[in-house]
Amino acid sequence: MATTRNKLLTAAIVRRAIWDSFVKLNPVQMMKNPVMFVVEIGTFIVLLMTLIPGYFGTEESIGFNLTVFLILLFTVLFANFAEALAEGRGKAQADSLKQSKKQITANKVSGVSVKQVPSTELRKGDIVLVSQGEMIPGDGEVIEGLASVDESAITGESAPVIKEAGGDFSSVTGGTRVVSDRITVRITSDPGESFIDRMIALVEGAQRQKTPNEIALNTLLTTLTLIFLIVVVTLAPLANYLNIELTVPVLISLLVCLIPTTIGGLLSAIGIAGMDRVTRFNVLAMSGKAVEASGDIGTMILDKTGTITFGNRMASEFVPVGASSMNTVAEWAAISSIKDETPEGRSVLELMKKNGLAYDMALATGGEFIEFKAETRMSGIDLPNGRKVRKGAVDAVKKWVESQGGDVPSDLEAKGNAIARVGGTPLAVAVDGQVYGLIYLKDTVKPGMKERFEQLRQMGIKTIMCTGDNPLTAATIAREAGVDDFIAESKPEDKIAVIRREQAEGKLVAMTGDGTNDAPALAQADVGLAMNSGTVAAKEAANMVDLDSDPSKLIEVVAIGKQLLMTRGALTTFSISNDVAKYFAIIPAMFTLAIPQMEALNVMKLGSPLSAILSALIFNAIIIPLLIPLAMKGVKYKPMSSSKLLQRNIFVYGVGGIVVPFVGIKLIDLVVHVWI
Ligand SMILES: Nc1ncnc2c1ncn2[C@@H]1O[C@H](COP(=O)(O)OP(=O)(O)OP(=O)(O)O)[C@@H](O)[C@H]1O
Ligand SMILES: [K+]
Ligand SMILES: [Mg+2]
Repeated sequence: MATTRNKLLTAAIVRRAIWDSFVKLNPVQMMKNPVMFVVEIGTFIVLLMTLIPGYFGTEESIGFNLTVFLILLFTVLFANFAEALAEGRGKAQADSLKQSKKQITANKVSGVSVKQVPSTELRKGDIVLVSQGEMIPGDGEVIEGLASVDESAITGESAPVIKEAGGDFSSVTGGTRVVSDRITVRITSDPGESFIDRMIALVEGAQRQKTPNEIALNTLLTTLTLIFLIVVVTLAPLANYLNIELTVPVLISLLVCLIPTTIGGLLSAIGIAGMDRVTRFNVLAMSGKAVEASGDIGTMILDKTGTITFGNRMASEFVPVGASSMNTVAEWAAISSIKDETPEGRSVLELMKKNGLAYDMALATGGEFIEFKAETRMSGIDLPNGRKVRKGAVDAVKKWVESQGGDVPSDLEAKGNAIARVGGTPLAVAVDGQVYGLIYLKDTVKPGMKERFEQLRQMGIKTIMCTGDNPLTAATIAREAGVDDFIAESKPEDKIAVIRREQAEGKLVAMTGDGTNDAPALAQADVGLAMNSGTVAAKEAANMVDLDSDPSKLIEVVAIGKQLLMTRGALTTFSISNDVAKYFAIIPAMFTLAIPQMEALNVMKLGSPLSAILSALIFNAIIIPLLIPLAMKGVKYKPMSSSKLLQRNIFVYGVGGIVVPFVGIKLIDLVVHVWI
């Protein structure tokens, strides 16, 4: 994947697309696109009239008919080419992904022994050992150990990432390689359902379904086609009655010029290219619907730690309260963290080491570890001697101490607030009924956040930071980062509540997350972007996965979604106004053909009626490949409100759609007129 990702188009992709343009002529496939299917039927009729003129037409117009046939054929081929080209990159990616899906041998743990089995025999729940240099045989979760893993096969990123048991960095992907140490992995997917399998199906477009927006637009285009078909069919007897002879190829030309072939030919390419743009950004969208929804997002929910801040929240200071000393706080902080595998917990022990502080490890032997939970916002240990040690959010610890009948030192709040006011996270340390002091966890806001949130505001998107942290820290970080709103001390279910509240106001909501805690909210959001580094639960609940695990990428995903919607809107506007313009070239020409006195209608001063028809038809065909780059790259997007954007685009593409064909048809006519 890494090799093909950077190149937009290769000669191989173009060659394959040309071949596929012919394969796609198969009527069974064409039927999915009613506008182009009508063109294909027209092409076939004109072909019959050219091949068997004695039966279907007249000998004299054979040259004209042949020309019409060729232009129509190319119209269909161009539309097929647009779609094939858009699919091409995904197919190339799928090929290189399939190569990384080689059969490998896994070290499966069964009871006390380890057996070598082919990776294809692994099932959900199996336990495998993976050592340095070995390929991870399937998707899973690290249940023991820590290793650095080269994930370039799926992410294209060569720097190894750390995977470890417990916490939010435990998921591993089959086909990636352990570069150091050894891990024990519990397999989480059955054969054929792995992440790489899903990724192949996605980029290949095998599962591509039309989005609700696409279906609606398709219905509109089909209706327009049907209306014009009725108009043209009723035109024939009318003309006959008036003694105007209109041949079938002329009527078919008229029909093809009037129906929305431009957007009909480019519609699916626009959708595929939008998904591809997201993939190129290293984000896997599980559906086109997810990409589209991101273009209409009204509210974005972000968490603080790790999204807005760097998230490697490190203990940087021990602060005693009441009559306690720095050493006492430090010691209890360390004991509460002995088995705390979170980055925060480990950073406490690191700070001890750095400051040369000692603690009695033996005290904890045989104790019962109390794991950190977002619900309790505390972690700690129940010692064998009956003492309970806790650290956690100040208000949580305060409540806990009070419930033990203890007292809270009067300076706890002020000292905690001082840490929070500068954006730090204070953790209170307590044993039974006594609070000893605080741990100052430091974190920093990522650079450039303010500018990015400003951009979002210009797009009309409201940002809400949801954090488990206290209101003061939250307010400081929110101000520093420039988010619109924040919710502090939020538990996982609060995130769902916020999402539901915004959705009830009719807004589409996006959120990022990586933890198992985030999974329900990721599922509830219209756009849920999970981090690839995150847990399996989060990735399964989300409808997008960021392979680079950069939560702030949600901002770019929104821009890509908007670009997709805008491109579709712009090209639809362009296509329909285009067809109106063609009307002016082709209708006068048709009537002049029968009644030469009607030459006055020839406002465009085209060479002859026949050259006018052919020129309009040629323009109608070549506008499709000319617009392929725009369909694939998307129209330029500058952050501004949706209504302003809509006005601007209607103007540019609506007026452009009328002017361009006049100029184009006139120029083509200058050439065509010479030939006939
Ligand atoms: N290992 C830990 N032990 C004890 N308390 C902790 C630990 N980690 C975090 N806390 C406390 O629990 C609170 C909630 O943590 P949680 O991870 O739910 O949210 P957060 O990381 O602060 O915010 P965000 O939702 O933005 O990531 C933290 O603000 C902190 O006070
Ligand atoms: K058309
Ligand atoms: Mg967190």
